Amino acid sequence: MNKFRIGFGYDVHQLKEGYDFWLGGIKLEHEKGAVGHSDADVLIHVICDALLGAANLRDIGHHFSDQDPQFKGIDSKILLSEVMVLIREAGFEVGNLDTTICLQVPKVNPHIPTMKTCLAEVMNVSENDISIKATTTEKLGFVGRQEGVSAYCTALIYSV
Ligand SMILES: Nc1ccn([C@@H]2O[C@H](COP(=O)(O)O)[C@@H](O)[C@H]2O)c(=O)n1
Ligand SMILES: C[C@@]1(CO)OP(=O)(O)OP(=O)(O)OC[C@H]1O
Repeated sequence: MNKFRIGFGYDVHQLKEGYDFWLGGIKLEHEKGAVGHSDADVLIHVICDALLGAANLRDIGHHFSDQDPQFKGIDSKILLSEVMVLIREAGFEVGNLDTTICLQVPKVNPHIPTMKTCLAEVMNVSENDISIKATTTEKLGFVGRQEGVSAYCTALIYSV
């Protein structure tokens, strides 16, 4: 019988002028970008954390330390593909992901189909198993002040 496990991920990155804005594996055109040790793709980071959590394999920073120069500026799609190797080595396959991006501006809805295509390819799963949603925080808090972007992810994995 398949064993089902769930995981959850949460992450925040600061938004600043002069940085690229990578989100869901694609680069958005915006006056601000996300700050991090890697390319700071908050959506990919929460997907990694939810998958690792589901498999009880610690978190993204445990595997790819933000103190390690080899990960400076790294494309988070590479980290996600390595997380998929860990998940599959542990004997699991992805059931589905449900994510929420918290971002005041810009609107991400027009980009969601492209993000899903990109992430499905990196993870080698069906686009139908990746849900991406977005919300503003109605101008409240650090997201509302456009100082940062956060994201949440729940993941279902099953033993194969
Ligand atoms: N960065 C964002 C934020 C929201 N959306 C979409 O707009 C809808 C309304 O936003 P609320 O904060 O009022 O819930 C939301 O449901 C998303 O569909 C977006 O595309 N990009
Ligand atoms: C992605 C990693 C890579 O060093 O760095 P950051 O881009 O700083 O991202 P964060 O989610 O703060 O930490 C996790 C790290 O693994």
